[in-house]
Amino acid sequence: MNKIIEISSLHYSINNKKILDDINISFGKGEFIGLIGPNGAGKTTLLKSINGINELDAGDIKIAGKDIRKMKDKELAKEVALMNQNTSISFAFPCGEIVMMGRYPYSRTFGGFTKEDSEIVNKYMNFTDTINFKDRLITQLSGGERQRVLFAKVLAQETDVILLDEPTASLDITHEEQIFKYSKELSDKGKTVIAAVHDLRIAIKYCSKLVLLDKGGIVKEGTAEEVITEENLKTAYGINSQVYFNTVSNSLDFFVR
Ligand SMILES: Nc1ncnc2c1ncn2[C@@H]1O[C@H](COP(=O)(O)OP(=O)(O)OP(=O)(O)O)[C@@H](O)[C@H]1O
Repeated sequence: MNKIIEISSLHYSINNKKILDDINISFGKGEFIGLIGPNGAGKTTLLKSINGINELDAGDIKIAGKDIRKMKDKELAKEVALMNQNTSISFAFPCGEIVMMGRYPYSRTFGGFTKEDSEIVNKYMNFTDTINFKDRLITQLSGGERQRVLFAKVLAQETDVILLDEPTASLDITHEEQIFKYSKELSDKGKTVIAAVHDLRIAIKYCSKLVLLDKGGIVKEGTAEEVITEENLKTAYGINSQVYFNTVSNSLDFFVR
């Protein structure tokens, strides 16, 4: 595996409460990883840590062999983009400007943005079906429309690592499938996508690898078959389930008893 993210002995706490506890994991180029686990498991915290937002208690995170603490903000932002879970935006910017913010790591101090930046913004706004919102204020969009604009912003950052925190939480089924399908296409082209996902079926369908977190630790990482087991679902979610092969969807499936 050609590793792009290496996390070793990561510990992170807030007010002496352990939030991430001794995380050791690597992610390869071209993987589409689904981070799963119950509320409060540490999915968002892990994504923020990879994006350099959290100051770690111990351990380190390397992206393409470089310790993220030694990277300048713009340098890290050319490698990693994060789409936040929180879509409640209070600043009233036009959507085109929001997506252009994804080009910030490439801007020059006095030069601002180029024609190429504008073309990239249009490309991803067309793709996410948000081009018609370009001049509208983001505060005037629905939750799902906003989420698509924020996805366009992350894509416009054109990084090798893309972190998505519950990217489809407010999306209708068409746009949900579109975001996962496109994320898979990006990973097929060599990008590494890590998405925190609650919908286990969509994670099973699209992700090449799953990481099950619980109480700040990794319960299991591997293929859907390795991770989605009755025992693991009981450990992490406390549910009694039956895992089976669904011959209609042609994939692993489960139901809660
Ligand atoms: N600023 C904070 N102050 C105190 N505790 C926090 C803070 N941010 C997160 N936590 C705690 O850290 C733990 C992990 O939170 P995190 O948001 O990473 O979980 P998650 O797996 O993303 O959950 P969800 O599925 O509900 O989004 C939770 O117990 C949460 O309450």
